[in-house]
Amino acid sequence: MEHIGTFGASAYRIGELQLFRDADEQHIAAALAQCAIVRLADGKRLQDTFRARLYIVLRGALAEAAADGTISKILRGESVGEQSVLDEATNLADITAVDDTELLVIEADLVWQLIDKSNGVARNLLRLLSFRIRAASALLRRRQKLGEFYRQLSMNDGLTGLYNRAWLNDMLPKMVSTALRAEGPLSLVMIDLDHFKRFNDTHGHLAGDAALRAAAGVIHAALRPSDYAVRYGGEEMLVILPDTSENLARMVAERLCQRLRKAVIFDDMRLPLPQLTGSFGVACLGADMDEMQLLAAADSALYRAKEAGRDRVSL
Ligand SMILES: Nc1nc2c(ncn2[C@@H]2O[C@H](COP(=O)(O)OP(=O)(O)OP(=O)(O)O)[C@@H](O)[C@H]2O)c(=O)[nH]1
Repeated sequence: MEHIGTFGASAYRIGELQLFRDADEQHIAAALAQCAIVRLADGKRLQDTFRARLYIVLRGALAEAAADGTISKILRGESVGEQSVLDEATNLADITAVDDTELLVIEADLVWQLIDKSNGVARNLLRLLSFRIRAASALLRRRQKLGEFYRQLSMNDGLTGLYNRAWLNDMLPKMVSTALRAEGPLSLVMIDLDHFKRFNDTHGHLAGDAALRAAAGVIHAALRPSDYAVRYGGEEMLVILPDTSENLARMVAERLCQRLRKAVIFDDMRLPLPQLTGSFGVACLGADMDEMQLLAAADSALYRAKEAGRDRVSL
């Protein structure tokens, strides 16, 4: 950063600087006369941002990269460093010239004197800070929404919208230990669509996808809000029924089985596709089981339902 003169000796005008707009120009020009003007070559970093100072861009532009990676551009007439001056904290942003840039440097003491003496400067500064707060809040809201979106994406299956395996791996062990601690029941229903390979082969993979989506919708719609539906594998789904005994879980599974059998599946709103059925295996958590054993028990029950002829529930 090269010192190239003072503001008083330069051709720059007060009126061009955002912070001093409509303020008492004569008084401010006198106060700024001895302030340094420095030159920062294109691509060079502003090195002394740890000092509480205000920089105003007289020529060129700066790019300010915040700690989280967001970059804002500071154009001619705009300033950077107001917040550091006000709270005397280090400016953690990484500031770089994006052109050959000239900056007016105003030390913190002088900024405070200008605020004390000029209502116009105080008003402009308040406006600037209010604008920055609004921009920061908007960014925060956008980020929260994006975070929520990615959180959903990481927990839900893209095709069916049901919870995915990653969610199951995280949640099932917790549910199992809660149930074991409370000595309460916890049941699983493992579901596998019947002859789904044939369905795909006959109607095509896209129709198969539509059928899977429809089946997931039927299952999901038939559950209580406290139950969970997971896409366990290709055409396999799993329903978790907290606080539900084996007998009750069997009744839930019977209801799901019936609803699936009666569901009408459209591919692209054309003719309805042939009906789909599923096989259902029910298992309830035993006192000496962990989540893997519970899943294995539901899987064995499902195998029995397939063996017994499909489109049915087995324990
Ligand atoms: N369209 C579609 N098909 C899938 C998807 N995931 C798995 N499948 C298909 O599901 C079929 C499963 O076939 P199998 O495991 O042989 O079982 P099945 O034909 O359903 O027979 P049973 O389970 O014994 O009644 C395979 O053809 C897979 O390609 C998917 O996301 N979309």
